[in-house]
Amino acid sequence: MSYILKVKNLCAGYENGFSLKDINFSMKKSEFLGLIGPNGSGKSTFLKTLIGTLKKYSGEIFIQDKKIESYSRKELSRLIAYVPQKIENVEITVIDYLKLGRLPYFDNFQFFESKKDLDVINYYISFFQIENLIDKYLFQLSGGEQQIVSIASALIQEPTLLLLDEPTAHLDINHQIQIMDILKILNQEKGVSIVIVLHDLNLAAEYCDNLVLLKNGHIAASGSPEDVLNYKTIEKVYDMVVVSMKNPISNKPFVLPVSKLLMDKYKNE
Ligand SMILES: Nc1ncnc2c1ncn2[C@@H]1O[C@H](COP(=O)(O)OP(=O)(O)OP(=O)(O)O)[C@@H](O)[C@H]1O
Repeated sequence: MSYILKVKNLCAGYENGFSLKDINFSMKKSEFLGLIGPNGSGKSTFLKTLIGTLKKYSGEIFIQDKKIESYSRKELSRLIAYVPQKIENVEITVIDYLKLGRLPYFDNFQFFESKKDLDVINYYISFFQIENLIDKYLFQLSGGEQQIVSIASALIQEPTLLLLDEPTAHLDINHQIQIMDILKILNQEKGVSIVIVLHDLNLAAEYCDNLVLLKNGHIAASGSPEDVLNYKTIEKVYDMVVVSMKNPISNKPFVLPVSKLLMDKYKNE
């Protein structure tokens, strides 16, 4: 079996605070994996540990069967691209931000993009139809436009493993589906492996091959969307009442939250 990512007994977190505890799972090459769980359950912490922003306390992370520590920074940045929840440096133009995606491919003493670099950048500018945005500063974009630019920049990096932290959070439903479809196409046609943090359980069910459900830094459940998104598991982890059904078009599970007020009304009747 060929794995892109394997995590063994991983513990990581913040001094005197939250910690991921004994995380174990593996992900096959070209898998589309969803990371779900309540607020504060450790999803972003896990991604930050993978990209090295956070040092792990213990355990092991393997990327393509090699320990993560055995890769150089440059090798890792060619392998893994990360789309954060928010872009931090917004005082940069879109085109300059996109060009940063090619830095992992620069040779020593290379100062300008090669023809290949420019071709890749232009390919994704036209792919995402963002020609009208490239001369704007990031702070001049809407939240949704920033998210699209951030995803384009990650793809310009041509990663083998793409990590995304809630990439659809600021998007309307049409753009949500557009972005998820693009990720699915990249996954299926180019074999890019994807780990995506999603709060929308129904998007996760539609697009992900497998899900890892976190609660308080532990894995509460993992497996196919059908295995994970049953009402018993979701009610226990999210501490609420839900209805779980099947989408009549895709046959995937979908989860409907039930209002606590409504439940109280039924109880009192
Ligand atoms: N820099 C930090 N220093 C200390 N604690 C932090 C830091 N960042 C996050 N935490 C804490 O770690 C826990 C997990 O946070 P994390 O951001 O990983 O959760 P999450 O599952 O991504 O949440 P959300 O769905 O709300 O984005 C939270 O309790 C949070 O307060």
